[in-house]
Amino acid sequence: MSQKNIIIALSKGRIFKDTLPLLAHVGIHPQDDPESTRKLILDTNHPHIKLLILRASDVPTYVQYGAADLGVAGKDVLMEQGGDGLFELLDLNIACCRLMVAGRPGCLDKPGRLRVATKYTHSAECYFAEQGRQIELIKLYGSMELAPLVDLADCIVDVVDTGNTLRANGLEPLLHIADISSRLIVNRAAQKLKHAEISELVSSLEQYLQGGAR
Ligand SMILES: Nc1ncnc2c1ncn2[C@@H]1O[C@H](COP(=O)(O)OP(=O)(O)OP(=O)(O)O)[C@@H](O)[C@H]1O
Ligand SMILES: O=P(O)(O)OC[C@H]1O[C@H](OP(=O)(O)OP(=O)(O)O)[C@H](O)[C@@H]1O
Repeated sequence: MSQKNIIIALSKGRIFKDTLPLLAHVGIHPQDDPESTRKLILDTNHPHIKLLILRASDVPTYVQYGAADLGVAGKDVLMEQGGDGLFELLDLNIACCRLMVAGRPGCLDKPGRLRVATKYTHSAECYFAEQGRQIELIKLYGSMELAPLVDLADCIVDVVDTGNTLRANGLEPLLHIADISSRLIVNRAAQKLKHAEISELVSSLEQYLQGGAR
């Protein structure tokens, strides 16, 4: 790998955990674990490659503004934020889940405006507009499953994986909006100026993903 600096933005938790084997395959090993350090810039075994540890929803912003060259972001986050000036280089097939409408059985049958609680307000608005259904949006930042239980909303839009969180709260997945996985994203400037380094990284990751080595 050549020596131009490469900065990769990603979030701690499931995305970091699932990205580690991919990075290891291309010979990148972080020097710290974000779960045990307060550092937000992690060194790797390559002096010219650093990792930025961010909130998942901030990853596209850092890449968009060029503060990071590459990023790993959920498709849910990219759909929500529009991703202007960003390119999806690879579907990493990690942190897989579905963006869904969920609620108590029958909650969608009520006439008139549906009250929809979600952090995915843009995606929810687009989805219900396509369905021709009028909604009132209630913006939340987490624990969406609580909203129907205390009559704050009729239903929610959130990501669902096992369905355990919905089940534990007496809710059901009702409508499928999109399949979600994490994507490797790049900005236009990095794509141009660091083309050789990024292409090398992408083809190595591609080989790994196609080989189904995980
Ligand atoms: N239960 C899940 N199973 C699998 N993938 C998930 C699950 N929940 C979220 N994801 C995916 O992983 C990404 C990161 O999720 P994570 O929980 O780390 O951040 P977050 O809490 O959603 O974001 P933020 O901290 O910015 O609010 C999401 O954007 C989504 O693509
Ligand atoms: O279908 P399941 O497997 O139960 O997963 C779905 C849950 O996962 C996500 O929350 P997460 O665990 O990321 O918590 P957070 O939103 O508070 O970060 C999402 O917001 C759901 O609550």
